[in-house]
Amino acid sequence: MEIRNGVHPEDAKHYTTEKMRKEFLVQGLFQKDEIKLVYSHIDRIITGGIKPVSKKLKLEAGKEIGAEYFLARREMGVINIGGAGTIEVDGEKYDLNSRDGIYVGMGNKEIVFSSADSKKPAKFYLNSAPAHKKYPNKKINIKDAKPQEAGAEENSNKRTIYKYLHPDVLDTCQLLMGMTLLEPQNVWNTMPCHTHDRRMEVYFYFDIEDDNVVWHLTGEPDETRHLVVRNEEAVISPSYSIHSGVGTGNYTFIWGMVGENQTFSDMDHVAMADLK
Ligand SMILES: O=C[C@H](O)[C@@H](O)CC(=O)C(=O)O
Ligand SMILES: [Zn+2]
Repeated sequence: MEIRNGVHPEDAKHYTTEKMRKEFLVQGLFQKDEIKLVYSHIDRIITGGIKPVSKKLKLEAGKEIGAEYFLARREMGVINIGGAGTIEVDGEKYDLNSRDGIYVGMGNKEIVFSSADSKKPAKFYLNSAPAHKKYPNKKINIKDAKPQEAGAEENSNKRTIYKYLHPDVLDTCQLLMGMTLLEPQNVWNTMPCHTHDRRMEVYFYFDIEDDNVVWHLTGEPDETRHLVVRNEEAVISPSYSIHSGVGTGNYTFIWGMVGENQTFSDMDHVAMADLK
C-alpha cells in the first residue's frame, strides 16, 4: 500500500509540479491482476483500483492498517467502471456491471473480486474510510443513485451528479461517494467552485478519450494550482482545497468524501472574484 501524508496549505504553496504530482496525484490504479491501494493520512481515506483479469483477487488488510482484515474497522464503497464483474462478500455474490456500485460495511471479512470476461475485465474503483458501526451491504445501480442536475450549457458545465453513497440512498458511517456525468460538449465541473474544510475529497477521472487531459484545479481559493490528469487517475483533495476540473474533452468522475458531516450541500461557495 502506498502512503501519502497530509499537507499544510502554507507548505503546498511552494511545491513544484513534480512534488504536487507526488503528493496529490494517484496513477496506475488499474494493473492486470493487481489490487492497488493508496492510503492518505488526510482522514485516513484509502483509494484503490482492482482489475482482476486471469484470477480472483482478495482484499487484504496489510501492515499499514494493522487490523485482522481490511474492513475490521473500515467501510468501503466500490464502483465498477470496466466490464462486468463480481464481488463476493463473505460468500455472498454481488454482480456489478459497468457503473454499478456497492457499499460494504464494517465487519465483512472476505472480499473477493473477479471479472466475468478476461477480455473485458472489470475495473473496481474503491474508496474506504474508518468506521465505527456496521451498516448493511447494498448494491447500487445508477438508477438507485440520487441524481442532481447542475450547471448550464452556456457555462460548459451541464452535468448530473449521481449520489451513490448518500444518506438518501443508504446508511454509512462517514463515506459519501458518487459519480458525475458531464453532458456532451460540456467540459467543466464544479465551477463556480467551493471548499468544505470539514470534509476532504478524492476525485477519480475516467472516460477521458485519446490524448485528452483534465486540468484539475486545487489549492486554496486565492492560491490555486493545477494538476494535469490523464485517464483513470485520481487526485487527493485536502480539506482546504478547491476541487474543480476542466477537460480538453468530455470526461466522467467519481468523487469520494469523508469527514465531519454527510451534508452534501454544506459547501463554502467561492465567489468568482475571489479566485486567484
Ligand atoms: O462536495 C461535492 C463535490 O465536490 C462533488 O460532488 C461535486 C460534483 O460532483 C460536481 O459538482 O459535479
Ligand atoms: Zn466538494
